[in-house]
Amino acid sequence: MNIAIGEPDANFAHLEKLLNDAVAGSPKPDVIIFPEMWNTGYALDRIQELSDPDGERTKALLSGFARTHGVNIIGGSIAAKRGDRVLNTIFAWDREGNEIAEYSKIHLFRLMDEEKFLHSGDQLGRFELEGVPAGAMICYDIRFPELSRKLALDGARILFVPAEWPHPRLHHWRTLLMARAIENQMYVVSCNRVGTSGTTNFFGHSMVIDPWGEIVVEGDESEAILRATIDLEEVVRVRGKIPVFEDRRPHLY
Ligand SMILES: NC(=O)CCC(=O)C(=O)O
Repeated sequence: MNIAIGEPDANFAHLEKLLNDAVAGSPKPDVIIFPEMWNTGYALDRIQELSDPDGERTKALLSGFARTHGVNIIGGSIAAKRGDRVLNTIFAWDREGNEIAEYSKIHLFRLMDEEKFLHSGDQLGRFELEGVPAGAMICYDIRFPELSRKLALDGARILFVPAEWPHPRLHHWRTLLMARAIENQMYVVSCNRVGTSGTTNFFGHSMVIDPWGEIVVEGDESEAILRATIDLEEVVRVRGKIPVFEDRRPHLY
């Protein structure tokens, strides 16, 4: 998804169109994910006025969409206002439109000044999606392997990662996502924005990676709806083949 910086109305309209295109395609998706901070982009100097109070506008659109179309939604992340604080928050809904997760980005990214304008979350992104233990992290969070390992130890078999990750760090993005999938032997489902904000170019390359580290699908730098089918039994097979979780020796490190 491309994102119009500082224009929530345009982004809501654009997202709704993409969602309608996604459910019109075949096969009908079980889960939809989109990028980080899709409502505002990194309009941080105006984030107090632009952010969504308690995520209410986002919830009204996405809970209703999930229910109407019988689809689970990992709602990218949004700038969400809590009192006088703004957090970078993922909400998720099940097929009945029930909210099933809320996670606010723990690691704020100084290179994009997040820490000057946003508050960090203090809870992990653990949830269940139709009985499947899952985890959520946001963008810069993938540089902290302890976080995904903790989610994996807590049972996550699939990790969702919305992002706004720009050039020139494509190599980091691809390598870190693959490492998180391989080391934790779980699926990684990532969605990174495309397009330009000022002088910053976002490269997309959203990816679904399987627990063996193979890329199931990868986008390019253009806006697109990517589809992938995953087999969660693959997590069990890979963990059986190389029993990393049994071989850990955490008392030594
Ligand atoms: N929005 C982000 O957290 C960007 C993280 C990023 O670009 C990185 O290199 O890390």
